[in-house]
Amino acid sequence: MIKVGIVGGTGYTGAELLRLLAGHREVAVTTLTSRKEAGLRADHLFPSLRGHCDAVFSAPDEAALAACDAVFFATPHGTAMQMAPALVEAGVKVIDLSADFRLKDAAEFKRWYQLDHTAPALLEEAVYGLPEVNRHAISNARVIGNPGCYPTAVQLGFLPLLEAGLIDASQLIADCKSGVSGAGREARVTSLFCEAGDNFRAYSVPGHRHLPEIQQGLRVAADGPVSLTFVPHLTPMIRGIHATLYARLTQPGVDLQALFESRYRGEPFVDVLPAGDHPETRSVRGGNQCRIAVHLAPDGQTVVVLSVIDNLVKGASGQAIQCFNLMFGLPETAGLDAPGMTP
Ligand SMILES: NC(=O)C1=CN([C@@H]2O[C@H](COP(=O)(O)OP(=O)(O)OC[C@H]3O[C@@H](n4cnc5c(N)ncnc54)[C@H](OP(=O)(O)O)[C@@H]3O)[C@@H](O)[C@H]2O)C=CC1
Ligand SMILES: CC(=O)N[C@@H](CCC(=O)OP(=O)(O)O)C(=O)O
Repeated sequence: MIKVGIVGGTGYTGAELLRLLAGHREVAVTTLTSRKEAGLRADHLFPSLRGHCDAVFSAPDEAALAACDAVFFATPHGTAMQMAPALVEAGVKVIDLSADFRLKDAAEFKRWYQLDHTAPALLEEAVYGLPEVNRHAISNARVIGNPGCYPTAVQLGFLPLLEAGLIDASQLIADCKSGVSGAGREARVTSLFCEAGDNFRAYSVPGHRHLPEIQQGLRVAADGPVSLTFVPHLTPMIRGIHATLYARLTQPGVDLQALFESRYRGEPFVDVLPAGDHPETRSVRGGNQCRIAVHLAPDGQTVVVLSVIDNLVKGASGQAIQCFNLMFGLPETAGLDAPGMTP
């Protein structure tokens, strides 16, 4: 069995790691941390785990984590970069669900996260954990910067068009909606039922911290500069991201459906829907799929891509396990076989 540690086991992505890893035959969760709930059984806090998980929360302890084969950080940004260097030194593979190892430029990290990066060497070494782009590098990595939720949905939607050089990369638009679990389990006013329920609003229009991360990935796909307008919205659902992406075609007569089907043929977790279809967030709820549809607007020039994921699965914990599987030479789908839920 592969010994796994999870730092931040009481949060939504930590709980989702526990749920998914309970169905992973090669894994034993040997260390599960919480500063606030040390001593409590995980299935007491999350009764859905009863009968599937014996883990007990303990305070973060470097020695216990260093005895693991892999450690997932399901913590706010700023934690993994402090603890990861010693773990990597001890031979532990690190998969960070926070933003600490996503942005390659430490100055850009400081600008968007207001923190000096404390592990710049590891940041340079870290691999961005989007398997549909970096599969080979992920397999050989010691540290993974697991992508953010919006960046996963947006990049997977734009990639085929940018890689093929078919759209104007200077005029990209991503109009995105997220469920409230995207904000985490920590109490905050905007996540309250009476604030988020029966309500719909945009936020962070002047600049969301996922903008530089998305642009970093899209620049690689386009092999040149890109300019993106990214507007996130909060919707009154618990899980799910719906990204509606707009771009101008630079040449006529492109078979968009064939392009997307060909780009994602063989990808276990990207499902290109039949022409004319519209993906629903509900169809990926609890599953690791990104479900995509591509349309041409009536003007014949504007491509509209619809991309949906579960923010806690393909947008976080599922993708992290997909990377883990690659890093340990396991089937990429291990522990991730379940389809989304209906309804
Ligand atoms: N929610 C989502 O949809 C997504 C989240 N992410 C990212 O994943 C990370 C986790 O998110 P999420 O699960 O939503 O967050 P939560 O707020 O739900 O959980 C955070 C967890 O981290 C622990 N924690 C907080 N501070 C520290 C610390 N200094 N040292 C050790 N543990 C700490 C908390 O437990 P305790 O305080 O008891 O120690 C808790 O278990 C974040 O970086 C988030 O941005 C990425 C993609 C999607
Ligand atoms: C609905 C909501 O609040 N979503 C969060 C996204 C959280 C996330 O994915 O955080 P990181 O990728 O930065 O780790 C937000 O907009 O901040």
